[in-house]
Amino acid sequence: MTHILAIDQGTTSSRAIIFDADLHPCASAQEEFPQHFPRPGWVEHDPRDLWSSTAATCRAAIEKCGNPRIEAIGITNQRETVVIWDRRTGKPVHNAIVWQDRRTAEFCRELEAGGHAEMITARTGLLVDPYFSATKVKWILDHVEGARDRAEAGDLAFGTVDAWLIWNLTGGKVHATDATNAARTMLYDIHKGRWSATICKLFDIPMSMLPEVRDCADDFGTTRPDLFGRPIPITGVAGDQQAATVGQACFTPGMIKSTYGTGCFALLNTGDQPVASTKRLLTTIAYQLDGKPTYALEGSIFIAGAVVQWLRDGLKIIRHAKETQPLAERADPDQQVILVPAFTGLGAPYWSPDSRGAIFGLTRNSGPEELARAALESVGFQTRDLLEAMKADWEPKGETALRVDGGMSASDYAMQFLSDILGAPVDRPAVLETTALGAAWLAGQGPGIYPDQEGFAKDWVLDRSFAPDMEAADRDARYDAWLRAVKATMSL
Ligand SMILES: Nc1ncnc2c1ncn2[C@@H]1O[C@H](COP(=O)(O)OP(=O)(O)O)[C@@H](O)[C@H]1O
Ligand SMILES: O=P(O)(O)OC[C@H](O)CO
Repeated sequence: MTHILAIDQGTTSSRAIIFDADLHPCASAQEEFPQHFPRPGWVEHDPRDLWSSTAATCRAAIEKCGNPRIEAIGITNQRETVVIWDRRTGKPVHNAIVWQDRRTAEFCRELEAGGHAEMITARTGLLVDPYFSATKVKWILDHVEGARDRAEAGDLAFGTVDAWLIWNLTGGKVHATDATNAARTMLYDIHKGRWSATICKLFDIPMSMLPEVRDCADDFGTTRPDLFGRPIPITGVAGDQQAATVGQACFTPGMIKSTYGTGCFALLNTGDQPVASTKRLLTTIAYQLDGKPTYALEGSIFIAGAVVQWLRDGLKIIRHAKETQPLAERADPDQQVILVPAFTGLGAPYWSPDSRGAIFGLTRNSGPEELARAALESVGFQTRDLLEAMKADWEPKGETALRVDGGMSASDYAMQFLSDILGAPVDRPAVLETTALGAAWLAGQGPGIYPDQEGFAKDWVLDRSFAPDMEAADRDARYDAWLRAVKATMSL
């Protein structure tokens, strides 16, 4: 029977999931790898860990599945993270600088002060922020001895994690990325569909370092024969949030998905037109098929499930994430405790890197129950912020439900509150591994193993739909209180 291997290389772990011909997951393996924090605000991965954990989980998943015939591989990955390696030896010249890393914040402020932000946003759809790859590439070229000379001589290659994995999977034969990952580098012109020479020049980044940009369903070469017993074609690639958009079958303009992992990333399909945001959302590529990009507006929240981890590891008031549900249900309905989880600043639409978290409305009776409820609710409030911003940029036509996925979407309490505070339905699919599902579908639909877009969209299976159950006046008053809490947090 035909199988597809999906690689999901994330920020804290690498995962491999094997899907059968009906797109059902049949085996998976996961491996965490070390996080390096050399200085406050710096986050690095060893690129060799990213590769070895990926190769190990692929082998483990294949074995668990009974060594099936793998027809194709799909790759999805943490986005923006930068790897630079030597083309001859395949050795990285520095640790990978991770998307969360803030070391280039000062340089970003200089770019803004120098009046470059508008030009960069117009071409890339992104805001000037250390989050994206470009300033991290420049940092490595500026700080690793001899790196810029070697890059100029054509000896070094840059890639986001997908490109680094493709290079290793193909034994150094292919240096390529896909349009969705390219769109997160802040070096790619999303309108013209090519690397921007102007921005590369501004950052002093030699264009010979850059990977070739391909569609999400395309030929990315075949794996080294010794890796998995025989060469396997790599036929699908997308950044993880874009792969989740595909896995949620958000193929029609106006459809939105929101993924609740450590952070939360909401993407609204805007069709073949890139929409410039007036509310500090990002304009990005949702997927690119047959040379045609489909665009999206994206809102990124840095802390979603991580607030639950904080209850567990910081406050130690729960031992497992799912304990938040019974706790929140016991919270006193008369207390209005609001938690603004700005632990690492606030993302969209505020982009306030220096804000820190705050709790409002505490009384002598406030305890773990009220904090657990406030933590789950904070994710709903933040999502409403994103959707309000999206509404300002995009006229919704009719009502479409928000499709949710990711680990935290398992929380019925959080999803019900989300629906209540949005005043809109929230749909949770049967398969919560939508990121890997999207990568598998991208890899399998080109070779004709999986149905086309329409067929795949029809097969999307609902697990549960949450309908709003809150009075409009109550909803407005609660959201108003949240907005005041955020404002107060930002002025602290
Ligand atoms: N039942 C639950 N209730 C609330 N939060 C949950 C629940 N299950 C998982 N989470 C949260 O979801 C996150 C894990 O989701 P996952 O999609 O695996 O994230 P990532 O890919 O970013 O590591 C964790 O932050 C965890 O706290
Ligand atoms: O690896 P994740 O799931 O935390 O996702 C990271 C995002 O791609 C960052 O933009």
